[in-house]
Amino acid sequence: MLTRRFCGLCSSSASRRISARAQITECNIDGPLRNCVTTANEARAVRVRFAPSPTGFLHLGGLRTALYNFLFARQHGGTFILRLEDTDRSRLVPVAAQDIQDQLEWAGIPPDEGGTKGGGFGPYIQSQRIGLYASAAAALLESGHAYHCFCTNQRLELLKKEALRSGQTPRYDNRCRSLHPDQVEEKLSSGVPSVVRFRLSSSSEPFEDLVFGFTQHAVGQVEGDPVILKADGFPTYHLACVVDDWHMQVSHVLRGSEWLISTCKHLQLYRALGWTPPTFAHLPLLLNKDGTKLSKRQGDIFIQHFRQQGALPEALLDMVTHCGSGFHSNRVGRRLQDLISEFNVSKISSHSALLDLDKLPEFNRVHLQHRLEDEVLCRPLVEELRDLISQCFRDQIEDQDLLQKDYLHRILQLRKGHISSVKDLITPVYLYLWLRPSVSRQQLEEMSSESPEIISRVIQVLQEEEGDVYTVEDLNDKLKLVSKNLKKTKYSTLMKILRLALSGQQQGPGVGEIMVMLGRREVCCRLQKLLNV
Ligand SMILES: Nc1ncnc2c1ncn2[C@@H]1O[C@H](COP(=O)(O)OP(=O)(O)OP(=O)(O)O)[C@@H](O)[C@H]1O
Repeated sequence: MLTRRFCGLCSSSASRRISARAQITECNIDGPLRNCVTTANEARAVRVRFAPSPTGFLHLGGLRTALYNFLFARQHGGTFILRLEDTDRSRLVPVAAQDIQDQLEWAGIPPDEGGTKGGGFGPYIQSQRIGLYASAAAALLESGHAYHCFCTNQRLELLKKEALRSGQTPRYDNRCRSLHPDQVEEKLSSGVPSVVRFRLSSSSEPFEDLVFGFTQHAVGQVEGDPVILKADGFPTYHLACVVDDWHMQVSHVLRGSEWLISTCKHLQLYRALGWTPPTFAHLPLLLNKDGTKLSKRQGDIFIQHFRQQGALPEALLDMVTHCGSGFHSNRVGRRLQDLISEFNVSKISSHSALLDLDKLPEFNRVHLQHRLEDEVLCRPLVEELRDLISQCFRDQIEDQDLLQKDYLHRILQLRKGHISSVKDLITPVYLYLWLRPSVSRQQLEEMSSESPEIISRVIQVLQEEEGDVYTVEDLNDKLKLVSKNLKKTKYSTLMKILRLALSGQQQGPGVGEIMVMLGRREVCCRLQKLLNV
């Protein structure tokens, strides 16, 4: 078995010859061009494509495959293409094409070519490229590599049933291969419906996959000849992807590993058409916890679903790469730039990975913190919070100052590292930040008869210290001093009284933090109200 692996940029036979002459048994696949024996001139321009079918919305599995293509293109100064494979007309979902483009934009990995971007190799939608597939099929018919098949669905069903009954894998028996040209002509001219099938060779077509290494599969020995052009004139995936990858000058095909076996078929097509194939890298799949492949039939893994829930794009990208491979090390908090610089095709393992969605809040928390620490990125979060608060509590807010940017900014800064999403701040535990709690004086007196005195003293301390910096440490020191002068109330009880008075809750952030978040004026106002009732 051949174990030598190439970086994928020197996989042409010319550069392999150079490798052999230089007695290099393995090129350094740890890095981009500079580490490879291939010189810049010999290397092909890197062109990769993400080619989803618009039969459903973009999901996390598709996003990861798109991301790996994007990272590979960015690392090698290449082009990232989006091509929509809409040849399965029966499964088309009308808004899916738009959704795929929107979600890639939102995730920060928009295509350089394709979709609304356009480019010099378009159209980038397969249904608009029918002529190219028809001429490729015609060329294959002409050279004898393909043939018309007139078998009815009924016959194919029967073949399938018989195979299953005898415990065999169903396969087409290649019957129409042996039709005489006159018979073919006669059927075609009398309008008998037909498809075009590719004549599989019984030999295997070995290739070096950048992830799976040396691969070969004598597909012709186990499968019947595949349909390449359907009766409606649309191509099947096999023909369409080969034709498009060649016409679009795709240098590297990075796609899900479910296509690994089909690649042997595709290589036979390349050979029959006289075209040089691209380099292949089959990517491990993202799996659900039950081991099934993430699929468009599951609504809860769509990107738009996470987006609506408040997920940050960088958190999703970080998470889908974290539960996979392709990096020297795994750490939470990688941003797109880090992913680009740390990505390494040779580190992609061939094992599929389980997606653990329970980890998303943690990824989001870390990336939200990054954004909050950046002045520019923090601004829209303040706006988002203001909109949320206005929508949820507009009529109930007693103090409109709570909608001021300074206040919202302070809350976000003090809660960063604790919240996973801005939306967390409108959950009941943070209600006190926007609405004054309804706490009675009696509730406080049940905790300590000294409650009124405590509240007066705290108000006094806060008013005396008008000019001081209002920090958690400072406040804690002052509250300790207040407690020292009390006869019946311990420091811990004093804190409980203040927590209840200010937030209406028995648990939550530290009392000092609550006071800093609310601000001196609001704290005094809430405490004063309790003395007045
Ligand atoms: N779970 C997954 N993990 C990694 N890559 C995936 C996953 N699902 C799809 N892909 C890859 O994303 C690309 C686009 O996939 P496609 O649009 O065909 O979605 P799909 O989910 O495979 O579709 P369906 O399951 O509906 O046939 C392909 O290269 C495919 O291999």
